[in-house]
Amino acid sequence: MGEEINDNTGTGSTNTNSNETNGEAADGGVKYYTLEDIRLHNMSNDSWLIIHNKIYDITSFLEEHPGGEEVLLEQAGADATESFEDVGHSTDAREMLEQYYIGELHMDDRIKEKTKVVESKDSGESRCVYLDFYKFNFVYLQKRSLGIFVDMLKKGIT
Ligand code: HEM
Repeated sequence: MGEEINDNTGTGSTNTNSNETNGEAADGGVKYYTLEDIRLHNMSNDSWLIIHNKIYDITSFLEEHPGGEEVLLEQAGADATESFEDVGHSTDAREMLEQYYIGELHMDDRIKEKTKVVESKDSGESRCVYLDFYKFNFVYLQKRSLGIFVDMLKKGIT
C-alpha cells in the first residue's frame, strides 16, 4: 500500500486544494485527511493515528500491539509520531505500519505545524543572544591583539 504514495512531504506543491479533504482521493489514489477528520476516530472500535504525516487505521491492531492497547488509545485521533519514535520501535514495527495505512495528512495541516516549529526555533531573542556573544568576542580579541602589538613595540624600542 505504501508504494502507492506520491509523497510530496515538504514541497506543498500541487496537492493543497480543498478537493482533497475529507478523504477524497486525489491524484494516484492517495487520500488526504484533515486534523479535524482524524480527531473523530479516537475510539476502541474506530482508531486512527498520524505518524510522520501518514494516517493509519489501527482499529484491528489495538489488541495485537505488543506495547498494549492503552498506549495506542491515548494517541488515537491524534499525531503519535513523537510517542512512536520515543519508544524506539524496531524495523519490523515500522514495516507493520504499511498494512494499516489509509492516507495522508492534508498539506494545509502540515504547513501549519512546520511554520510553528520554525518560528519557535528561530526566535529573535535567541538571535540577539548570539549577536551579543559574537560582538563581545570580537571586541575582546581586538583588545587582546592590540595589547600584544603594543607590547611588541615596547620591547622593540627598549
Ligand atoms: C500502528 C503503530 C504501531 C505499531 C505498528 C507498533 C508496533 C509495535 C511492535 C511490533 C512492538 C514490539 C517491539 C518492536 O518491535 O519495536 C511495539 C512495542 C511497543 N510499542 Fe508500539 N507500535 C505502534 C504504535 C505505538 C505508539 C503510538 C506507542 C506509544 C504511545 C507505542 C508504544 C509501544 C510500547 C511502550 C512498546 C513496548 C516496548 C517494550 O516493551 O520494550 N507503540 N510496538
